[in-house]
Amino acid sequence: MLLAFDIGNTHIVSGVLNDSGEVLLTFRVSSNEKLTEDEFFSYLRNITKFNNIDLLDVKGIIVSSVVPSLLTIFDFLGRKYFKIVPIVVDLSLKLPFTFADNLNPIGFGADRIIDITQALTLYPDRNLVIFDFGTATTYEVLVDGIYVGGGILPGIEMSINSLYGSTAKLPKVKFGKPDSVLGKDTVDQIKAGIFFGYAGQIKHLIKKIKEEVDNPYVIATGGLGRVLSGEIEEIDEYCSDLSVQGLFTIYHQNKTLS
Ligand SMILES: Nc1ncnc2c1ncn2[C@@H]1O[C@H](COP(=O)(O)OP(=O)(O)OP(=O)(O)O)[C@@H](O)[C@H]1O
Ligand SMILES: CC(C)(CO)[C@@H](O)C(=O)NCCC(=O)O
Ligand SMILES: [K+]
Repeated sequence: MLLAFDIGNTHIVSGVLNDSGEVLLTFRVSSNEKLTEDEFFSYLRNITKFNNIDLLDVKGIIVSSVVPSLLTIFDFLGRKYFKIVPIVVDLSLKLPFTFADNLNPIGFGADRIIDITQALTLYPDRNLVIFDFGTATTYEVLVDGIYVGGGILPGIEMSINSLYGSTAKLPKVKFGKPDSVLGKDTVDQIKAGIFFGYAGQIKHLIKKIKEEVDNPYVIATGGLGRVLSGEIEEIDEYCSDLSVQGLFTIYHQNKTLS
């Protein structure tokens, strides 16, 4: 059994997978920079126990983080409670892709490495575009298995929060598909602007990518991406567990190195 942790700026997504890569359980904890390894272990123990998962079966741990301070906590957690030194996702690992020569991969996010790895594992023979709708929205573009570039834009929730946070009168709204682009009150109008505006941004990005890349397969992941993907016919597939499955793939390609 493998424990896989994807530490993002908003949530830590934990996955428990069996040896065939089946996802037995996922759960989400807020990315609180003050979290300790002991606090996290108590979440982990409670939630696995509730789901009848025996932590004594854990044989490996892999961690990816875009929050440096939280990475240390999971290293401590592995050593203290499991006597395992976790594999940490970074560009020094064995990965199924390389970067184009004109690209500077220094500082490239570990969450993006996972998305790319899993998308290529699922579709090794396709040119690929991967959108991840997390705290920030990112996209990655692969041509013949080579990373040729990508982009970063404000996330959906971040866009909603910036309206609310930068004005005196605008409320916080819940992301979702409104009935009409013609909002009838303030809340409706924010919903319409965010939903259709965000969908439009993504459609335009895909159009621009397709001007440069031959017949790519377009994948989306990330919580709020599901509703959005329904609106964007250019997105071929929504994969909810892309990151947890990607962590499994990377673990098995690198476990002998740890
Ligand atoms: N399974 C789910 N069903 C419904 N909504 C979800 C689900 N998972 C996540 N969400 C919603 O989508 C949002 C984005 O989730 P996601 O895990 O992709 O990114 P995040 O946690 O916001 O960002 P990061 O990965 O950068 O921490 C969450 O804040 C949550 O509101
Ligand atoms: C872009 C985010 C915030 C998306 O989670 C993360 O991947 C990150 O902090 N990346 C570092 C910069 C980069 O990926 O180029
Ligand atoms: K994410």
